[in-house]
Formats: sequence, C-alpha cells, structure tokens
Amino acid sequence: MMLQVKDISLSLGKTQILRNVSLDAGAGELCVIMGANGAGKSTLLKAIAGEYHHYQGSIRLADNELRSLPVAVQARTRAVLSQQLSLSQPFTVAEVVSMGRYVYNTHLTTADKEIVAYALKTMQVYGLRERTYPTLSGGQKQRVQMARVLAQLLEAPDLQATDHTGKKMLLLDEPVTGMDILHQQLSLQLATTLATSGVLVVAVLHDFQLAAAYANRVVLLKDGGIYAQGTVSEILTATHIKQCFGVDVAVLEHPHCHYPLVVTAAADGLFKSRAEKAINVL
Ligand SMILES: Nc1ncnc2c1ncn2[C@@H]1O[C@H](COP(=O)(O)OP(=O)(O)OP(=O)(O)O)[C@@H](O)[C@H]1O
Repeated sequence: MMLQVKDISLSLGKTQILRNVSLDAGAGELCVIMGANGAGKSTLLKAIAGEYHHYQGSIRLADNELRSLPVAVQARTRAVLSQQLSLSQPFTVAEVVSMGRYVYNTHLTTADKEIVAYALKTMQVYGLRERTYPTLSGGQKQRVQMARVLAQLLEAPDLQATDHTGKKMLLLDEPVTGMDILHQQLSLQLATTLATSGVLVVAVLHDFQLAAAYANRVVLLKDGGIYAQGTVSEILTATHIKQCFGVDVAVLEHPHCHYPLVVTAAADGLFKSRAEKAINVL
C-alpha cells in the first residue's frame, strides 16, 4: 500500500487545522507522526482514514483518490485505532475484537473465529474475552483495540503467514496510551511485525523512546503543518524538539542499541525553557 498525501489543507468549522501537508509512505514502513497537543496529528490520521471528504489537495492510496473509494473497500484495506473510542453497549471483549472481521463476512466463519482468538492471544487479552468491554481498565481497553485492528488486518491466524504488501494499511492514534511498558513494547513490536509483512503502519505517538526504537520515518507536525520529516536521527534532534514542544532535551546515544535516547533535564534545562514560564504562570 502506497500512501501519497499531497498538499492537503483542511478546515473544521471556521478554523484551518491542516496546512499544506505532504507525505509519502510505502508498504512495510512504520511511519510515526509526532507533535505537540493540537498540532493536528489526529486530524491528519482521520483524513488518511477517510473520515473527511472536504480536504483540499489529494490523498492517494495505491494510486486511487481516497474519497473516491467506496467505504466497504476502505474497511477491507485498512484498520483504524482511534483515540477515545467509547462503546456504550456492553459488548464482550470477544465481540469487540470480532467487529474487526465483520468487514469481510456478516457471519463469522471458522477461520474468522480462529483469527479473533489469535488476535486476543497476541495482545494477551484472551483471558478477558468474556468480560464486558466497559468494565476493563484503560490499558486493557487499548490492548483489546489493538487486538481488534489486528483481527481486521490478518488473513490467517498467523502474523507472518501472509504477504500483505500493497494490500493493507494500519492507522494507530496513540495506541499505547495507558499501557504498561511490557504492552507498549508488545504493541510496537506487533506494529513492526505487521510492517515487515508488508502493511503500511502510520502511528501517532507521544513517546520519543518508542518512536526512536521503532519508527522508520518520523513526521513532525507543528501548527497544522509539516515541521520536518525524515529518519529518526534526522528528526529527533534537540533543536526540533525545542522548536515544536518548547522543552530543552539532550539527545544521547543508547549504550546498547542503535537508536537515540531523548532525555529531559528537569532540574536544569527544563527550567530554561517555555515550560518554566508556563509553570510560573500557574
Ligand atoms: N471538530 C473540530 N472542530 C474544530 N476544531 C477542531 C476539531 N477537531 C480538532 N480541532 C482542533 O484542531 C486542532 C488539532 O487537533 P488534533 O486533535 O488533530 O490535535 P493532535 O495533534 O492530535 O493533539 P493531541 O496531542 O492533543 O491529541 C486542535 O486545536 C483542535 O482543538
């Protein structure tokens, strides 16, 4: 799946939210969108998910203009984990994950049920499958949502069995919010495994360490526009982070791994930055 976002601008109400955003991402990539609160990350992800039709510019998926693709086709080619998904009905965990399969069949086949069980086990929520979703903890809910999108993407109950190249896209909006460190790592490893099988993964993340460890490409948004995009080492620099988040950080070498470490200096650097002004105002 090739995604080509060309010069899109989008207003919601009277406010322009996205300004001339362009990015290209290809099959097998894990593309991470970062930026401060309100920078436009979720809006961009929703636009790529086909939620808005009134953008200017073009969003092309495998060479088709997104807004011309029928919704049913979109649902079979991409899965979306949105922020703040609320389910008012007391669905069970198994039912929530099964929703990922109803885009293919109105009645679940044996293969669908195997995929659902596989997704539940992969996100370590199989033991919760009879529980009602609203009773879960925040992190457990996110794990169930990851299982749902996994169930939607898979063509067999095996992560590596299928070549998804050119066929599928996964959109994740802050997927690890509320998850403990083990399940954060598990979720990003899962995203990487899917990317390796050819899925194009676009994820909004706030965590620099997860982005540094897992992203192939980082897109940094500021005030609704692209501030910078490129590889982890090109984008996660102290200057960019200061410009986009107003915080002084040091970017260090990881002692064992190939990716950088972004660290704040609470007693020193932080208080030289805009955060100090914000704190003083309180
Ligand atoms: N439906 C809407 N109508 C008007 N303004 C909106 C609407 N949705 C979002 N906005 C505004 O658009 C801007 C971008 O919002 P968006 O949710 O894309 O930010 P974000 O980068 O995902 O932020 P966060 O890190 O807080 O999730 C914000 O200023 C937000 O208040």
